[in-house]
Amino acid sequence: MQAEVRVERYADQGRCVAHIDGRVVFVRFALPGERVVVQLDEPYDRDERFWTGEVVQILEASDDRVEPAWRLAGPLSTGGGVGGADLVHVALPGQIRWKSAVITDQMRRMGHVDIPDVRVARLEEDDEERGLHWRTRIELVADETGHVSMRRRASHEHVRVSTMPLASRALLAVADRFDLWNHEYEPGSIIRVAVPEPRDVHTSRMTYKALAQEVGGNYAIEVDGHVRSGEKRLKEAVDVDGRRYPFGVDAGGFWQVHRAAPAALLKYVMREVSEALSGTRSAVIWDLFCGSGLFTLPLAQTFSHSHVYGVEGSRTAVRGAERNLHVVKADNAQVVQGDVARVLRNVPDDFSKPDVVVLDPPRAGAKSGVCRQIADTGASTVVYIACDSTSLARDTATLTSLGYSLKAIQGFDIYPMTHHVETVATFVRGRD
Ligand SMILES: C[S@@+](CC[C@H](N)C(=O)[O-])C[C@H]1O[C@@H](n2cnc3c(N)ncnc32)[C@H](O)[C@@H]1O
Repeated sequence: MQAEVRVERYADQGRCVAHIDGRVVFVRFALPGERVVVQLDEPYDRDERFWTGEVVQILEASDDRVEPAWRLAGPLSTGGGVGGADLVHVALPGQIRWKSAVITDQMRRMGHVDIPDVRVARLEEDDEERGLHWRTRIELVADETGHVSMRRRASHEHVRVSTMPLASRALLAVADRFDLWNHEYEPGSIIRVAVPEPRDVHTSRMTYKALAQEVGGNYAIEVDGHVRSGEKRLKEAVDVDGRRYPFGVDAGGFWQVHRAAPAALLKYVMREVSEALSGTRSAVIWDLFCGSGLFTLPLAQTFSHSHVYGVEGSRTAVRGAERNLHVVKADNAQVVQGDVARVLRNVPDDFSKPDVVVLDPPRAGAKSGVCRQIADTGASTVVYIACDSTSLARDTATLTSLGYSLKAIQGFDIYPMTHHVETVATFVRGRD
Protein backbone atom coordinates (compact mmCIF):
# COMPACT_ATOMS: atom_id res chain seq x y z
CA MET A 1 0.00 0.00 0.00
CA GLN A 2 1.19 3.51 -0.74
CA ALA A 3 0.11 6.74 0.94
CA GLU A 4 0.92 10.44 0.67
CA VAL A 5 2.06 11.95 3.98
CA ARG A 6 3.52 15.12 5.46
CA VAL A 7 6.67 14.18 7.42
CA GLU A 8 6.60 15.70 10.91
CA ARG A 9 9.75 15.12 12.93
CA TYR A 10 12.86 12.99 13.47
CA ALA A 11 12.38 9.65 15.22
CA ASP A 12 14.90 6.97 16.21
CA GLN A 13 16.72 4.44 13.97
CA GLY A 14 17.15 6.96 11.13
CA ARG A 15 13.41 7.27 10.58
CA CYS A 16 10.96 10.18 10.71
CA VAL A 17 7.40 10.30 12.03
CA ALA A 18 4.30 10.87 9.90
CA HIS A 19 0.64 9.96 10.43
CA ILE A 20 -1.92 8.14 8.32
CA ASP A 21 -5.48 8.49 9.64
CA GLY A 22 -4.16 9.17 13.14
CA ARG A 23 -1.82 6.18 13.13
CA VAL A 24 1.95 6.73 13.55
CA VAL A 25 4.13 5.72 10.59
CA PHE A 26 7.94 5.53 10.93
CA VAL A 27 9.34 6.47 7.53
CA ARG A 28 12.83 5.67 6.19
CA PHE A 29 14.66 8.08 3.87
CA ALA A 30 12.44 11.00 4.87
CA LEU A 31 13.12 14.45 6.36
CA PRO A 32 10.88 16.65 8.53
CA GLY A 33 8.63 19.03 6.57
CA GLU A 34 8.66 16.96 3.38
CA ARG A 35 5.58 15.80 1.51
CA VAL A 36 6.31 12.28 0.27
CA VAL A 37 4.70 9.09 -0.98
CA VAL A 38 5.44 6.18 1.36
CA GLN A 39 5.40 2.48 0.52
CA LEU A 40 4.26 0.71 3.70
CA ASP A 41 6.18 -2.36 4.81
CA GLU A 42 4.22 -5.61 4.68
CA PRO A 43 2.35 -6.79 6.61
CA TYR A 44 0.59 -3.60 7.75
CA ASP A 45 -1.89 -5.18 10.07
CA ARG A 46 -4.89 -3.00 10.93
CA ASP A 47 -4.35 -3.77 14.63
CA GLU A 48 -0.73 -2.59 14.76
CA ARG A 49 -0.14 0.52 16.86
CA PHE A 50 2.23 1.92 14.25
CA TRP A 51 3.33 1.15 10.74
CA THR A 52 6.72 1.44 9.04
CA GLY A 53 7.51 2.37 5.46
CA GLU A 54 9.93 3.92 3.02
CA VAL A 55 9.84 6.97 0.78
CA VAL A 56 9.20 6.11 -2.89
CA GLN A 57 8.47 9.59 -4.22
CA ILE A 58 9.32 13.08 -3.00
CA LEU A 59 6.63 15.70 -3.67
CA GLU A 60 8.15 18.54 -1.63
CA ALA A 61 11.80 18.15 -0.62
CA SER A 62 13.55 19.48 2.49
CA ASP A 63 16.52 21.81 1.99
CA ASP A 64 18.58 19.14 3.76
CA ARG A 65 17.90 16.53 1.06
CA VAL A 66 20.74 15.51 -1.28
CA GLU A 67 21.19 12.90 -3.99
CA PRO A 68 22.66 9.81 -2.22
CA ALA A 69 26.44 9.69 -2.70
CA TRP A 70 26.13 5.89 -2.47
CA ARG A 71 23.08 4.77 -4.45
CA LEU A 72 23.18 1.15 -3.20
CA ALA A 73 22.60 2.39 0.35
CA GLY A 74 19.65 4.59 -0.66
CA PRO A 75 15.95 3.66 -0.86
CA LEU A 76 14.91 0.27 -2.28
CA SER A 77 12.83 2.01 -4.94
CA THR A 78 15.95 3.54 -6.50
CA GLY A 79 18.01 0.36 -6.46
CA GLY A 80 19.32 0.68 -2.88
CA GLY A 81 18.57 -1.15 0.34
CA VAL A 82 21.95 -2.57 1.33
CA GLY A 83 21.98 -0.69 4.62
CA GLY A 84 24.88 0.83 6.49
CA ALA A 85 24.10 4.43 5.50
CA ASP A 86 20.50 5.25 6.40
CA LEU A 87 21.11 9.05 6.33
CA VAL A 88 22.74 8.97 2.89
CA HIS A 89 19.88 11.19 1.60
CA VAL A 90 20.77 13.98 4.07
CA ALA A 91 23.38 16.75 3.64
CA LEU A 92 26.17 16.64 6.28
CA PRO A 93 24.92 19.73 8.21
CA GLY A 94 21.44 18.17 8.18
CA GLN A 95 22.86 14.93 9.61
CA ILE A 96 24.36 16.93 12.48
CA ARG A 97 21.01 18.69 13.11
CA TRP A 98 19.24 15.30 13.07
CA LYS A 99 21.63 13.72 15.58
CA SER A 100 21.56 16.76 17.86
CA ALA A 101 17.74 16.70 17.84
CA VAL A 102 17.61 12.98 18.70
CA ILE A 103 20.14 13.19 21.58
CA THR A 104 18.53 16.35 22.99
CA ASP A 105 15.03 14.91 22.78
CA GLN A 106 15.97 11.62 24.43
CA MET A 107 17.95 13.28 27.20
CA ARG A 108 15.02 15.59 27.97
CA ARG A 109 12.24 12.98 27.71
CA MET A 110 13.93 9.87 29.15
CA GLY A 111 16.87 11.39 31.02
CA HIS A 112 14.64 14.09 32.60
CA VAL A 113 17.38 16.70 32.27
CA ASP A 114 16.63 20.26 31.26
CA ILE A 115 19.39 21.01 28.73
CA PRO A 116 19.93 23.30 25.75
CA ASP A 117 20.31 21.66 22.32
CA VAL A 118 23.27 19.25 22.40
CA ARG A 119 26.22 20.22 20.21
CA VAL A 120 27.40 17.48 17.84
CA ALA A 121 30.97 17.87 16.56
CA ARG A 122 31.97 16.75 13.09
CA LEU A 123 35.30 14.96 12.78
CA GLU A 124 38.43 16.06 11.02
CA GLU A 125 38.38 15.64 7.23
CA ASP A 126 34.72 14.53 7.03
CA ASP A 127 33.87 17.77 5.19
CA GLU A 128 36.61 17.24 2.64
CA GLU A 129 35.57 13.59 2.20
CA ARG A 130 31.83 14.52 2.15
CA GLY A 131 31.10 12.03 4.94
CA LEU A 132 32.65 9.09 3.06
CA HIS A 133 35.91 7.14 3.55
CA TRP A 134 35.94 6.93 7.33
CA ARG A 135 35.58 3.21 8.13
CA THR A 136 38.84 1.48 9.07
CA ARG A 137 36.91 -1.79 9.41
CA ILE A 138 34.29 -3.34 7.09
CA GLU A 139 32.44 -6.63 7.03
CA LEU A 140 31.08 -8.33 3.92
CA VAL A 141 29.55 -11.70 3.12
CA ALA A 142 30.43 -13.98 0.18
CA ASP A 143 27.39 -14.46 -2.08
CA GLU A 144 26.39 -17.72 -3.73
CA THR A 145 29.11 -17.21 -6.36
CA GLY A 146 31.69 -16.55 -3.63
CA HIS A 147 32.05 -12.82 -4.36
CA VAL A 148 31.93 -10.15 -1.66
CA SER A 149 28.44 -8.76 -1.21
CA MET A 150 26.06 -6.97 1.12
CA ARG A 151 22.59 -8.16 2.04
CA ARG A 152 19.62 -6.22 0.65
CA ARG A 153 17.06 -5.29 3.30
CA ALA A 154 13.70 -7.04 3.33
CA SER A 155 15.06 -9.87 1.18
CA HIS A 156 17.55 -12.73 1.22
CA GLU A 157 19.25 -11.20 -1.78
CA HIS A 158 22.99 -10.56 -1.66
CA VAL A 159 24.17 -7.71 -3.82
CA ARG A 160 27.69 -8.11 -5.15
CA VAL A 161 29.72 -4.95 -4.46
CA SER A 162 32.74 -3.53 -6.20
CA THR A 163 33.59 -0.88 -3.61
CA MET A 164 32.43 0.38 -0.23
CA PRO A 165 32.26 4.18 -0.18
CA LEU A 166 32.35 4.46 3.61
CA ALA A 167 35.64 2.51 3.75
CA SER A 168 38.78 4.56 4.34
CA ARG A 169 41.07 5.17 1.40
CA ALA A 170 43.76 3.05 3.06
CA LEU A 171 41.28 0.16 3.34
CA LEU A 172 40.24 0.57 -0.30
CA ALA A 173 43.92 0.58 -1.28
CA VAL A 174 44.42 -2.76 0.49
CA ALA A 175 41.22 -4.14 -1.10
CA ASP A 176 42.54 -3.03 -4.49
CA ARG A 177 45.93 -4.62 -3.88
CA PHE A 178 44.32 -7.99 -3.11
CA ASP A 179 41.58 -7.65 -5.75
CA LEU A 180 39.08 -8.23 -2.95
CA TRP A 181 36.11 -7.29 -5.14
CA ASN A 182 36.84 -10.10 -7.65
CA HIS A 183 38.19 -12.68 -5.23
CA GLU A 184 36.19 -15.90 -4.75
CA TYR A 185 35.51 -17.09 -1.20
CA GLU A 186 33.49 -19.98 0.16
CA PRO A 187 29.83 -18.88 -0.33
CA GLY A 188 28.35 -17.60 2.92
CA SER A 189 31.71 -16.80 4.55
CA ILE A 190 32.16 -13.55 6.42
CA ILE A 191 35.01 -11.36 5.21
CA ARG A 192 36.28 -8.71 7.56
CA VAL A 193 38.88 -6.16 6.50
CA ALA A 194 40.68 -3.95 9.03
CA VAL A 195 43.26 -1.34 8.13
CA PRO A 196 44.64 1.07 10.76
CA GLU A 197 44.80 4.60 9.39
CA PRO A 198 48.35 5.60 8.33
CA ARG A 199 49.03 8.63 10.52
CA ASP A 200 51.74 10.75 8.92
CA VAL A 201 50.34 11.13 5.39
CA HIS A 202 47.39 12.86 3.75
CA THR A 203 45.48 9.84 2.44
CA SER A 204 43.10 11.76 0.13
CA ARG A 205 46.06 13.00 -1.91
CA MET A 206 47.70 9.59 -2.43
CA THR A 207 47.29 6.92 -5.09
CA TYR A 208 46.08 3.51 -3.93
CA LYS A 209 49.48 2.10 -4.84
CA ALA A 210 51.32 4.59 -2.63
CA LEU A 211 48.77 4.11 0.15
CA ALA A 212 49.06 0.32 0.07
CA GLN A 213 52.83 0.76 0.36
CA GLU A 214 52.36 3.08 3.32
CA VAL A 215 50.09 0.49 5.02
CA GLY A 216 52.69 -2.24 4.45
CA GLY A 217 51.80 -5.32 6.51
CA ASN A 218 49.63 -3.45 9.02
CA TYR A 219 46.23 -4.73 7.87
CA ALA A 220 44.09 -7.86 8.24
CA ILE A 221 41.77 -9.71 5.90
CA GLU A 222 39.88 -12.23 8.01
CA VAL A 223 37.61 -14.95 6.67
CA ASP A 224 35.23 -16.45 9.24
CA GLY A 225 37.45 -15.13 12.03
CA HIS A 226 40.75 -16.44 10.64
CA VAL A 227 43.39 -14.06 9.31
CA ARG A 228 43.97 -14.99 5.65
CA SER A 229 46.32 -12.12 4.92
CA GLY A 230 48.07 -9.51 7.02
CA GLU A 231 48.52 -9.44 10.80
CA LYS A 232 46.47 -10.76 13.71
CA ARG A 233 47.70 -7.90 15.89
CA LEU A 234 47.27 -4.48 14.29
CA LYS A 235 49.21 -1.36 15.25
CA GLU A 236 47.08 1.71 15.94
CA ALA A 237 48.42 5.16 16.83
CA VAL A 238 46.38 7.94 18.42
CA ASP A 239 47.66 11.53 18.41
CA VAL A 240 46.31 13.87 21.07
CA ASP A 241 47.73 17.23 22.17
CA GLY A 242 51.14 16.61 20.61
CA ARG A 243 51.54 13.16 22.12
CA ARG A 244 51.29 9.85 20.23
CA TYR A 245 49.81 6.83 22.03
CA PRO A 246 50.61 3.41 20.52
CA PHE A 247 48.17 0.49 20.73
CA GLY A 248 48.18 -3.11 19.56
CA VAL A 249 44.64 -4.26 18.74
CA ASP A 250 43.40 -7.73 17.82
CA ALA A 251 42.23 -7.74 14.18
CA GLY A 252 38.81 -9.08 15.16
CA GLY A 253 38.51 -7.09 18.39
CA PHE A 254 36.80 -3.83 19.20
CA TRP A 255 38.36 -0.55 18.06
CA GLN A 256 36.58 2.73 17.28
CA VAL A 257 35.80 2.41 13.56
CA HIS A 258 36.04 6.01 12.32
CA ARG A 259 39.68 6.76 11.54
CA ALA A 260 39.53 10.01 13.56
CA ALA A 261 37.27 8.77 16.38
CA PRO A 262 39.93 7.47 18.82
CA ALA A 263 41.70 10.86 18.87
CA ALA A 264 38.50 12.95 19.05
CA LEU A 265 37.02 10.94 21.92
CA LEU A 266 40.29 10.62 23.79
CA LYS A 267 41.02 14.35 23.57
CA TYR A 268 37.61 15.20 25.01
CA VAL A 269 37.71 12.53 27.74
CA MET A 270 41.21 13.58 28.83
CA ARG A 271 40.05 17.18 29.10
CA GLU A 272 37.07 16.20 31.25
CA VAL A 273 39.23 14.02 33.53
CA SER A 274 41.95 16.72 33.80
CA GLU A 275 39.34 19.25 34.84
CA ALA A 276 37.91 16.85 37.40
CA LEU A 277 41.34 16.11 38.87
CA SER A 278 42.80 19.60 38.77
CA GLY A 279 44.80 20.10 41.95
CA THR A 280 44.63 16.39 42.87
CA ARG A 281 48.10 14.88 42.84
CA SER A 282 47.21 11.26 43.32
CA ALA A 283 43.82 9.82 42.42
CA VAL A 284 42.07 6.58 41.58
CA ILE A 285 40.49 6.44 38.13
CA TRP A 286 38.24 3.65 36.92
CA ASP A 287 37.99 2.87 33.21
CA LEU A 288 35.03 0.49 32.80
CA PHE A 289 34.45 -1.45 29.54
CA CYS A 290 38.02 -0.44 28.66
CA GLY A 291 38.65 -2.60 25.56
CA SER A 292 42.30 -2.54 24.51
CA GLY A 293 42.93 0.48 26.70
CA LEU A 294 42.12 3.47 24.47
CA PHE A 295 41.49 5.55 27.62
CA THR A 296 43.35 3.43 30.20
CA LEU A 297 46.79 3.92 28.67
CA PRO A 298 46.70 7.72 28.16
CA LEU A 299 45.07 8.17 31.59
CA ALA A 300 47.87 6.14 33.22
CA GLN A 301 50.61 8.01 31.33
CA THR A 302 49.17 11.47 31.88
CA PHE A 303 48.18 11.02 35.53
CA SER A 304 51.32 9.14 36.45
CA HIS A 305 50.82 9.61 40.21
CA SER A 306 47.35 8.13 40.02
CA HIS A 307 46.18 4.55 39.74
CA VAL A 308 43.98 3.48 36.82
CA TYR A 309 41.74 0.45 37.30
CA GLY A 310 40.41 -0.93 34.00
CA VAL A 311 37.67 -3.55 33.64
CA GLU A 312 36.91 -5.38 30.41
CA GLY A 313 35.00 -8.56 29.54
CA SER A 314 36.92 -9.80 26.51
CA ARG A 315 40.01 -11.87 27.37
CA THR A 316 41.68 -10.92 24.09
CA ALA A 317 41.10 -7.22 24.69
CA VAL A 318 42.44 -7.52 28.27
CA ARG A 319 45.60 -9.25 27.05
CA GLY A 320 45.94 -6.49 24.43
CA ALA A 321 45.44 -3.74 27.03
CA GLU A 322 48.03 -5.33 29.34
CA ARG A 323 50.55 -5.57 26.52
CA ASN A 324 49.85 -1.96 25.51
CA LEU A 325 50.44 -0.77 29.07
CA HIS A 326 53.61 -2.84 29.33
CA VAL A 327 55.05 -1.37 26.09
CA VAL A 328 54.82 2.19 27.45
CA LYS A 329 55.84 1.03 30.97
CA ALA A 330 52.60 2.32 32.53
CA ASP A 331 52.80 0.31 35.75
CA ASN A 332 50.26 2.50 37.54
CA ALA A 333 47.37 0.81 35.71
CA GLN A 334 45.87 -2.63 35.95
CA VAL A 335 43.16 -4.25 33.85
CA VAL A 336 40.84 -6.86 35.29
CA GLN A 337 39.01 -9.33 33.08
CA GLY A 338 35.35 -9.98 33.79
CA ASP A 339 31.81 -8.71 33.68
CA VAL A 340 31.83 -5.13 35.00
CA ALA A 341 28.95 -5.64 37.45
CA ARG A 342 30.62 -8.74 38.88
CA VAL A 343 34.15 -7.28 39.08
CA LEU A 344 32.88 -4.17 40.85
CA ARG A 345 31.54 -6.30 43.72
CA ASN A 346 35.13 -7.12 44.78
CA VAL A 347 37.42 -4.21 44.02
CA PRO A 348 40.59 -4.23 46.18
CA ASP A 349 40.37 -1.66 49.00
CA ASP A 350 43.10 0.55 47.54
CA PHE A 351 41.03 1.17 44.41
CA SER A 352 37.50 0.93 45.76
CA LYS A 353 36.99 4.70 46.10
CA PRO A 354 37.57 6.19 42.65
CA ASP A 355 37.73 9.95 42.24
CA VAL A 356 36.72 9.69 38.59
CA VAL A 357 34.91 6.92 36.71
CA VAL A 358 35.21 6.71 32.92
CA LEU A 359 32.85 4.23 31.29
CA ASP A 360 32.28 3.28 27.66
CA PRO A 361 29.67 0.51 27.67
CA PRO A 362 28.29 -1.33 24.65
CA ARG A 363 25.00 -0.32 22.99
CA ALA A 364 22.84 -1.60 25.87
CA GLY A 365 24.45 0.92 28.24
CA ALA A 366 25.68 0.43 31.81
CA LYS A 367 22.18 -0.26 33.17
CA SER A 368 20.91 0.65 36.62
CA GLY A 369 22.94 -1.96 38.55
CA VAL A 370 26.31 -0.64 37.37
CA CYS A 371 25.13 3.00 37.78
CA ARG A 372 24.26 2.14 41.37
CA GLN A 373 27.68 0.51 41.97
CA ILE A 374 29.36 3.65 40.63
CA ALA A 375 27.20 5.95 42.76
CA ASP A 376 27.92 3.83 45.87
CA THR A 377 31.64 4.61 45.54
CA GLY A 378 30.98 8.33 45.92
CA ALA A 379 33.09 9.16 42.83
CA SER A 380 32.97 12.90 42.30
CA THR A 381 32.94 12.74 38.46
CA VAL A 382 31.59 10.23 35.96
CA VAL A 383 32.53 10.51 32.28
CA TYR A 384 30.12 8.37 30.27
CA ILE A 385 30.89 7.61 26.60
CA ALA A 386 27.78 6.29 24.85
CA CYS A 387 27.17 4.87 21.38
CA ASP A 388 23.44 4.72 22.03
CA SER A 389 21.69 7.86 23.21
CA THR A 390 18.59 5.97 24.39
CA SER A 391 20.68 3.89 26.80
CA LEU A 392 22.56 7.02 27.88
CA ALA A 393 19.28 8.84 28.59
CA ARG A 394 17.99 5.90 30.64
CA ASP A 395 21.25 5.68 32.65
CA THR A 396 21.20 9.48 33.06
CA ALA A 397 17.85 9.20 34.82
CA THR A 398 19.38 6.58 37.16
CA LEU A 399 22.55 8.58 37.88
CA THR A 400 20.63 11.78 38.59
CA SER A 401 18.26 9.89 40.91
CA LEU A 402 21.39 8.73 42.79
CA GLY A 403 22.71 12.22 43.40
CA TYR A 404 24.61 13.15 40.24
CA SER A 405 23.93 16.08 37.96
CA LEU A 406 24.79 16.47 34.31
CA LYS A 407 27.69 18.92 33.96
CA ALA A 408 28.45 18.71 30.24
CA ILE A 409 27.31 16.78 27.19
CA GLN A 410 28.60 16.67 23.62
CA GLY A 411 27.89 14.54 20.59
CA PHE A 412 30.52 13.34 18.10
CA ASP A 413 29.50 12.42 14.57
CA ILE A 414 31.77 9.38 14.36
CA TYR A 415 29.35 7.52 12.08
CA PRO A 416 28.60 9.92 9.18
CA MET A 417 25.82 8.86 6.76
CA THR A 418 24.22 6.73 9.48
CA HIS A 419 21.81 7.61 12.29
CA HIS A 420 24.38 6.49 14.86
CA VAL A 421 26.11 9.07 17.03
CA GLU A 422 28.52 8.96 19.97
CA THR A 423 27.75 11.09 23.02
CA VAL A 424 29.97 11.92 25.97
CA ALA A 425 28.19 13.03 29.15
CA THR A 426 30.00 14.25 32.28
CA PHE A 427 28.22 13.93 35.60
CA VAL A 428 29.32 15.44 38.92
CA ARG A 429 28.25 14.46 42.38
CA GLY A 430 25.74 16.82 43.90
CA ARG A 431 22.90 18.97 42.65
CA ASP A 432 23.30 21.98 40.33
C1 LIG B 1 32.19 0.41 23.22
S1 LIG B 1 33.48 -0.72 23.58
C2 LIG B 1 34.63 0.39 24.33
C3 LIG B 1 36.07 -0.06 24.39
C4 LIG B 1 37.10 1.02 24.62
N1 LIG B 1 36.72 1.99 25.61
C5 LIG B 1 37.44 1.71 23.31
O1 LIG B 1 36.93 2.81 23.04
O2 LIG B 1 38.22 1.14 22.53
C6 LIG B 1 32.76 -1.63 24.87
C7 LIG B 1 33.64 -2.70 25.49
O3 LIG B 1 32.92 -3.29 26.56
C8 LIG B 1 33.20 -4.68 26.61
N2 LIG B 1 32.05 -5.27 27.33
C9 LIG B 1 30.78 -5.43 26.90
N3 LIG B 1 30.00 -5.89 27.88
C10 LIG B 1 30.78 -6.02 28.99
C11 LIG B 1 30.53 -6.42 30.33
N4 LIG B 1 29.32 -6.77 30.75
N5 LIG B 1 31.57 -6.41 31.20
C12 LIG B 1 32.81 -6.04 30.78
N6 LIG B 1 33.09 -5.63 29.53
C13 LIG B 1 32.09 -5.61 28.63
C14 LIG B 1 33.36 -5.08 25.16
O4 LIG B 1 34.16 -6.25 25.05
C15 LIG B 1 34.03 -3.84 24.55
O5 LIG B 1 35.43 -3.97 24.57
